[in-house]
Amino acid sequence: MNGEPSRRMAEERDAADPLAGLRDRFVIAEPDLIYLDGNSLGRLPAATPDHLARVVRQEWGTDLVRSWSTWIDWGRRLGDTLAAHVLGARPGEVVVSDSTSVNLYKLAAAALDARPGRRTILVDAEEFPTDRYLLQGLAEQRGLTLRTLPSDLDEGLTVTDVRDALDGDVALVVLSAVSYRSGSLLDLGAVTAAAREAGAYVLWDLSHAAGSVPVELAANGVDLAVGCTYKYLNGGPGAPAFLYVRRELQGGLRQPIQGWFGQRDQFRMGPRYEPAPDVDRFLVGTPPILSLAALEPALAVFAEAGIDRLRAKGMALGELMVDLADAWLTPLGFTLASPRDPRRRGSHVSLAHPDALRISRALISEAGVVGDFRTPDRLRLGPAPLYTRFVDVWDALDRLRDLVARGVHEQLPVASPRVT
Ligand SMILES: Cc1ncc(COP(=O)(O)O)c(C=O)c1O
Ligand SMILES: Nc1c(O)cccc1C(=O)C[C@H](N)C(=O)O
Repeated sequence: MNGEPSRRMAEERDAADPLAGLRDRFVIAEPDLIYLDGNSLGRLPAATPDHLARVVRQEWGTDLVRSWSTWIDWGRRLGDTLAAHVLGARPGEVVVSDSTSVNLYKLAAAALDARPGRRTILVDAEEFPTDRYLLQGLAEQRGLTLRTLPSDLDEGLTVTDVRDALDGDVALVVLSAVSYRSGSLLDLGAVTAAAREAGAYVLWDLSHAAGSVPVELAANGVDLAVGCTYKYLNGGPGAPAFLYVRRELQGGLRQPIQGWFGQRDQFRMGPRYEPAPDVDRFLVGTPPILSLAALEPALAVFAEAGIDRLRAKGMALGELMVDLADAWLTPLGFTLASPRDPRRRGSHVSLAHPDALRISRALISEAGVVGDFRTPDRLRLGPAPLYTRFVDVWDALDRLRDLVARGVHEQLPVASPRVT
């Protein structure tokens, strides 16, 4: 853009923003705090406390065990909501259960079993740790090879990188649609098609994509996916994750954890495990009902917001951030550590700086701006489009430049990374 964006311009963008009213649906407990970590833990929806209180008092407190008649398939109902308004999947293809880590294990193991002659798993070398660790374990248990795809820390993988790594021995490829560190975005349709042509499954981790970019699982022919609900989906800390299995594959995949919630005719309590015919076979045991309850008001807002509008706003917020970083932060030693093209980025932006760890801490404690640090030297800023204003981005970068220009972070001790 020509010239640096003024605060006035940011105010005008907010005034014209069709999603601006949705900010009121969230608890903004500290109005002066600028929260740019919705990609790690989303804000609390204003409707959640009362909804939870009702479920606790009425459904648990009064109705007691009778409530299981509605609780029992809550994960399916929430899955259908996600499918319709967030993931672009068909009814009966998504279910909410367990954690992302556990769901990844279940679907990876199921996919490997379905490709018995093949001995290689591919994963992005820069993939989120839990994915890499789980695949290391699966490869060791089964005597398979885990091959890591070297990827650029800032730009992420390209479709060509993945295509070039595929061969007749690859059973499974595990990739994030949006990378947790750089925010780089992969083309789900193109990668899935390339892998299918090579006879491999792709299992997508949608943790940083769900609720921020349209993933259109049906239109993109995606086979398998998992993802968190506590980030852009605002389900709360430790909220249960989702898993997606394309309808046509469900009957042919067996997951490794044979619990009674995955059993056909669960309450007949038969002698042997027989998997449910549909997506229920990927469930395991009793769901955390209070955590599922928190997801209901959190997901309701997505039907109203529309994922395409969220994507458009997420791109615009990111572009404003990059423009301001170019103008103000480059002279202070920062470099952009995300793809520059907004179409190749999710909703967060990473900036590299040799002192990023101390800067991220000082930014929180001294400037009231919450982002986070990621190794090796990244300041990660995630303006979640549901509740972040353009002026928040402007003010956050203004506070950041002021803090670094004054060397405030240099007063902090040098320490090792820990949770934000
Ligand atoms: C890409 C990705 N996968 C998985 C997880 C976490 O999985 P879990 O909720 O099982 O800890 C995260 C964030 O914590 C993540 O960013
Ligand atoms: N899940 C988290 C947790 O249990 C503690 C601290 C942070 C998280 C996160 O979600 C981190 C996040 N997935 C990331 O992209 O780094």
